[in-house]
Amino acid sequence: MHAIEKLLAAKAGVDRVHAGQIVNCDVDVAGINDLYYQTVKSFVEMGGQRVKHPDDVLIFFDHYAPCATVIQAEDHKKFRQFAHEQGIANLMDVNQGVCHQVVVDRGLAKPGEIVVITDSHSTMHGALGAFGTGVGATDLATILITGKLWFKVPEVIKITLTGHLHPGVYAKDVILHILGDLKADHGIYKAIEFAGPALKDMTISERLALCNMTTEMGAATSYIQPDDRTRNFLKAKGVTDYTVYTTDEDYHYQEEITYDVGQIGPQVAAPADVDNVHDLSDYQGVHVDQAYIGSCTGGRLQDFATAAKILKGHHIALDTRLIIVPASGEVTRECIARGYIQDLLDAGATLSPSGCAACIGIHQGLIAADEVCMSTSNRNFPGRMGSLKGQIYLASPAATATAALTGQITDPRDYVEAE
Ligand SMILES: CC(C)[C@H](C(=O)O)[C@@H](O)C(=O)O
Ligand code: SF4
Repeated sequence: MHAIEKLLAAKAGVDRVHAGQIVNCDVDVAGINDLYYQTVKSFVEMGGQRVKHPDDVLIFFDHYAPCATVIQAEDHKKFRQFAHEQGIANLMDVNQGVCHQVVVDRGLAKPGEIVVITDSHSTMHGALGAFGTGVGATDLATILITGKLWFKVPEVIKITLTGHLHPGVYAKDVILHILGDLKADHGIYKAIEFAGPALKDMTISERLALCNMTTEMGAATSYIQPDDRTRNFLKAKGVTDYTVYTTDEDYHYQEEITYDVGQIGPQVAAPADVDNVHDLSDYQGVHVDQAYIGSCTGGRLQDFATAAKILKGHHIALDTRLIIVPASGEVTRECIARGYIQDLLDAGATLSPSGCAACIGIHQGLIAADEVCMSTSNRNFPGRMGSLKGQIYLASPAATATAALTGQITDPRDYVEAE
């Protein structure tokens, strides 16, 4: 069996499972974000009275936090009431940030556990050896009522990463390159596993970015075999109680693909599809109106460290704005403590409260028609960050910081190497 199959079998209380089988599993972490008040409505419609395991449930205020409209404020208010009535102590209020980052910050995504959130990028938690997947309101309400949910055991595609990343090239470039190559429908309801020597070199932050964007391939979940980096990351958070499963030698992958990351240069997903990926150099010189560093893909401490290094002591271009949105309150505080925010503010950045912000085009940094945004986030569909006629280029934090500096799409390697 694959490690994921062993995990699902254990949570279903059976010895063996196989791809395609439907299993009913105990869920360890169930998250509801603020765009999904429908979950509470479904809970009531389905006859729910008491939440079965309130301590396993988290409610996140992230897609519009703090609220920009009265309707949003009413939703938050109703969520607070529901949490109070049901004894849900883990209400992640407007000071917390993007659900996925908050889960990681709190050490709740861990090997061998099932993390289900009303959000497609829950695949990210596979970077820590968890089974993370996104669901809709009815499924989440089912978990609220029963503590369990059904899953179809996915087939697994193994992506082996060899070679070494060149300076100025990052995990984000790797996942963009893979998306461009395999295309957005390649992984529909599959698990995407990353393995190989290049992965060993990658930090947890980079692994999270890789797994996060498997959603853009349609993946149900993703997986990275926990190793010393995983253990050390969790240990630093005081988390030691988890189970690491390993894949049997004779497990049959649905597909095995290898990429030499040393062959990959800076990439962009050009408008308006995540798999419209090209070498960044093909777009060199395109004017950038807004650079956006944030989201559950590209708003972590390491991303701001990279951006601050490039921009420290410089100023962003005259006709370009730089919006910085650390993915969580914890990331914000750590960035402040390390001086990254100061460096970026000195360089002319605008700091927004932690949350989804302009990544989903609801508030805090929307773009106008014909404006170009370069973003560290994960989706560039028309209208995703504001006007339907806006143009979004997805790239690494280094490429995005470099674009803010020069006002145009620019190869970050010239700036990273010059440090
Ligand atoms: C709103 C939410 C359900 C959605 C998702 O599922 O991913 C959002 O976070 C996004 O990134 O588009
Ligand atoms: S930061 Fe963006 S991608 Fe991540 S959960 Fe929020 S809206 Fe979705």
